[in-house]
Order: sequence, then structure tokens, then C-alpha cells
Amino acid sequence: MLVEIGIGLIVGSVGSLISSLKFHSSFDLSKSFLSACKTLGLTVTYGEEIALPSVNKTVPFEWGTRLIVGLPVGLSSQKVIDQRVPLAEALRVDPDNVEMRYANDGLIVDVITAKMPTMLAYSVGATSPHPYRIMIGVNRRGEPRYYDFDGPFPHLLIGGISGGGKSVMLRSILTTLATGPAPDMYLCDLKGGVELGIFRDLACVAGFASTLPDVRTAATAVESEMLRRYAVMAANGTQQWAGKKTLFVVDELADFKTRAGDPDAKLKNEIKAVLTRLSAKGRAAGVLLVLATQRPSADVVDGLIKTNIAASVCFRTRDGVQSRIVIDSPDAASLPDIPGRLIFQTAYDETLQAPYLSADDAKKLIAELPKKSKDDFRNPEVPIKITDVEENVCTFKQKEEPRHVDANPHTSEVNPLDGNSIEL
Ligand SMILES: Nc1ncnc2c1ncn2[C@@H]1O[C@H](COP(=O)(O)OP(=O)(O)OP(=O)(O)O)[C@@H](O)[C@H]1O
Repeated sequence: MLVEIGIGLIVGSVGSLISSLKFHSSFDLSKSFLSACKTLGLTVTYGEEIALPSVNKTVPFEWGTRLIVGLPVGLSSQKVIDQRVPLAEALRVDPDNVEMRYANDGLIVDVITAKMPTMLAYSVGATSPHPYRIMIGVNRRGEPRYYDFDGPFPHLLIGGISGGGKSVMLRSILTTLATGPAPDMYLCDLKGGVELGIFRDLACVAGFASTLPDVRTAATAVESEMLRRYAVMAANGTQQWAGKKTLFVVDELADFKTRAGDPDAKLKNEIKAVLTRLSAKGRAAGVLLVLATQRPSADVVDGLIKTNIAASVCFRTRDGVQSRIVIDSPDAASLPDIPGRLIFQTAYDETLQAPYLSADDAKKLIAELPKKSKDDFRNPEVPIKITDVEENVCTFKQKEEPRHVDANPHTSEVNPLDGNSIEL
């Protein structure tokens, strides 16, 4: 089975480039860097004396070379960082391969000569103690980067042109979560289940929507669940939902874009309104969104939703405008045409190569997971269910009913209203 994280691949690609480090010997890099600083006026004048930055240390790494640069008083690190492009040219490397940041011991200048892998195998790894952590990819140094659904950046926006790798990313997110903590998942795939259909029968998939009315039903069900959780939290004086999480996934956000004379406009606007509320209030209640789109534009990625989503994965975009919608910078438009290459934005932006997981391998990985019982299909009129879950026993509900509010979020009690056990 497809496993190991492709460390071999990373190491291989790094190793194959070690020879290029010879070209960028530490001495040459320091000398070239300082001479470029001088030419670019990155100096400070004290009377008749001109003070230059100094390279205090050069540290070789597998991925390239790190320069630790001391700056004269009066020269800010930001001023040097702003000259990244001409400095990179002076160092004869692509500007993307020069990373600079301020640190306590000076300005850190990383000159990266290792190439990113173009293919990285998906790995099934134990993610404990971070069961909600998803590997988004590896950076230029071969370091893995993760998104944690349990972390500080609520909700995830995924954008980029067709063929960039959005579906593969969704597949690996869902596979990781389904084989891990198995939150209640609501999947919206209006392409008739082509992309997300392989997950449809899993017991953890509480709702699968392939039409607009189904999406509205699913979104409304999740919102009701969110409000119920807020009521429980208020009763308990807690501010964070401690129970099972709920994941709401939209494969194509542009499906809710309205056009002039659109007969579905009302429905779509209702869906967008619920999504906005979920994005604003969902996190504390353990309701998490993954919203994907091939067509990022201002009318697709609604401003309010965007404001509430602090983490983005952006594959190559058609232009800088699309890129700005997802990551607030034009950079994704100039990503190379390599499937799986992306910019991951949380507190800062980083270019990564995503792991690849084929549909066949995903099917193998989820094959042994619990499936819905036959009873779950008894009423095709009601495609969406709310899970009042204990051990994945699910109940269909056509409309929201009053709920029992448990005073203790850490126990399961019998709900006197419907006789089901509510796990909190
Ligand atoms: N991380 C990856 N590493 C290597 N190749 C990838 C990766 N992701 C995607 N690909 C390749 O690109 C192809 C398209 O990927 P994917 O279906 O995810 O694109 P998409 O952005 O969802 O576009 P569409 O919606 O048109 O399918 C895949 O079939 C695969 O060959």
C-alpha cells in the first residue's frame, strides 16, 4: 500500500542537488551578498564612514546555505528583505529560493538550492496527539507542514485552477480524518458525487448532498447542531465544544454563485448565508468548514466567509486577481505548472508540494472503516441526517426537534425526548 511519506524522494531530490551547492560555496555567497548590499545601498553612513552588513556565520544544510547577517544600527531588516529579488539575482538563484527573516541573532538569509519534489506519496501516519492534523505538503527544505483542524485557524479555503490538485487534497484530508478521529462529515458534491463519492457510504459521513436542496438541508442541519452545542455550552458555562467535531465540506463553492435570472438564486443565497454563519460561529462549537473552488472570484468567495477563514491552500491560479481572492497576494498565479504545488497560508505564506493520494489508494485505506447500516438508506427522500451519535448509531430527522441539554458535557445521557443517547 502507498505509504511512506516520500522522505526518500525528498532526500533523493535534495541529494541530487548537493552538487549545485559547490557553485554556491559559503565564501561566494557571503561575498556576493555583501557586494549586492553595497550596490543596492543597504548601508548606513556615519559621518564619513559607511557601515555595511556583515555575514557573521554561514551554515551549510542539505537544502542549501544559511547566512546569519548582522546589520549596522540604522539599517532595518525589513529594508533588506524588501530587496529580496535583486539580492537573489546577485546570488544567482531564483527569488523564490531566497527566504529572509529577522531573528534574535540577526537577519537569517536562507539560500535554498534543493529542488522541491514534484511527487510526494501520501502517508498514513499516527497523528496522535494531533488527530485533526492534516499534512498539507513539504516545503523547499523538505520539512512537512500541517493544518490542524483543532488549531488556531478555523476553517480551510482551497482554491486554484482545474488540474492543480484540489480534488486530491480534499481526498487526502477526508481520508486522514475518516481513518483518524472520524468527525461527523457532511459532504457537498454537486458533480454527482464524482469527487467525494468514495466516502459516501462511510458511517462517519452524516450527510452527502449532490443537489442544491440537499446542500441547504445539510447546511441547515449543521447550523441547528451548532446552535444546540452553543446551548449546551451556555448551560455548562464552557466556551469550547469538547465533543465530537463536525466537518462541512463543499467541493465547489462556485456552485452557489447566482446569475441574472437564476431560478435557484434564493436557494443559493440561503446556502451562502448559512455558510457565512457557520464560518463566523462554527469553530467554538466544533463545526469546521472546508470550502473549495476552481473559480475563486469575489462573488464566489464571499467577503464575509473570507474574513472568517484564516487558513488557505492555493494551487496555481489563472491570474493574480484569483490568487488575491484566496491568499491576498498575486503569488499563486506564478506557481509553476506542477500538480500539487501550492501556497499554504496561515500566519505566513509558504510554497509546498502536496502529497498525492490516488482514488484507488484512498479506497483501499478506507475499505475497512465502518459503513452505514442498510437501515440508513431506508428513506431516500431524506438524504441528510443529523447524528445523535453514540457508536455511530445515526438517526434521520426531517426537521429539527427540541433537544435535551446535558448539564455535563463529558457524559452521555439518555435523551428523554427521543430515547437516543447523545454523546457530548
Ligand atoms: N499532489 C499531487 N502530486 C502529484 N500529482 C498530482 C497531485 N495532485 C494532483 N495531481 C495530478 O493532477 C491531476 C488533477 O488533480 P485534481 O483532480 O486534484 O485537480 P483539480 O484541481 O481538482 O481539478 P479538477 O477539478 O478539474 O479535477 C491528478 O489526476 C494527478 O494526476
